Amino acid sequence: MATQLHRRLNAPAAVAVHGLTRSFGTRRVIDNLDLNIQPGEFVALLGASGCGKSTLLRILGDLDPEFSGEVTVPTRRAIAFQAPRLMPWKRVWRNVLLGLPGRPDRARAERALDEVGIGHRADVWPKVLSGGEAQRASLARALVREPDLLLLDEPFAALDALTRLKAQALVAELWQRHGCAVLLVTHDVEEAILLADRVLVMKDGVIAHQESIALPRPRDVADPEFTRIRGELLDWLGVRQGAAH
Ligand SMILES: Nc1ncnc2c1ncn2[C@@H]1O[C@H](COP(=O)(O)OP(=O)(O)OP(=O)(O)O)[C@@H](O)[C@H]1O
Repeated sequence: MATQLHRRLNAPAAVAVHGLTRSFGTRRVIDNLDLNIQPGEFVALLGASGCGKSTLLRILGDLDPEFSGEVTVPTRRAIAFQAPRLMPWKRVWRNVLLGLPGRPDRARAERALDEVGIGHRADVWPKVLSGGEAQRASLARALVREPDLLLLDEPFAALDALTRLKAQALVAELWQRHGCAVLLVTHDVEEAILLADRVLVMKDGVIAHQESIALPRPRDVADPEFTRIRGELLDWLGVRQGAAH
């Protein structure tokens, strides 16, 4: 079993990972991985299914202590998953405050809900929310913590195409307003290029490739440079049809 060698939490608003290894049984899912994320940087993480993306995110989010290596993350961090994970027995505004210490501050929850466009849903039960609204509530729950690092594990994967585009635009806007660093796990190469400053490709337990995206925002999928980067990333993912390596 892997052991935790170092963990420093009171870091500046940046991520520094060095020599990270995580095994399940005899399989090393993460194998001596290094990663740095600057304060305020938006990083997207791509990789084949099962390559260890969520495992990495869970370690950064403090949900998995069974690793070896050095992991430095900002103290203020928040995580949102593909499933919104709202508690059905708590009204939406109380879900937003879930886990925060002190007396429930309804005004604080409402501000976060307003920010993601569902302030009018503060008093309802989670079950009446649409999929897009539930995902927004989940984002509000992350934002209310005013994180320096926002970890997003395929937050748009379950949404229909139109709702997904709106949610992507919302995340871009929130990121620009809050200035937190973001690590977004996604399967969608276009989504990664649209949103991120830097796109990482995870393979064989490490960051095998990275692309810095210098295109101005908002980005245009028809831009030739966008197309070039997409081709490059698809090559690394081994999924471009007819492409020679
Ligand atoms: N708690 C666990 N116990 C045993 N094996 C695990 C555990 N968590 C993850 N794994 C294994 O580790 C590997 C990486 O899983 P992980 O969920 O990190 O992949 P992923 O890249 O996020 O995949 P996907 O893109 O399909 O979500 C998988 O083979 C998975 O089965």
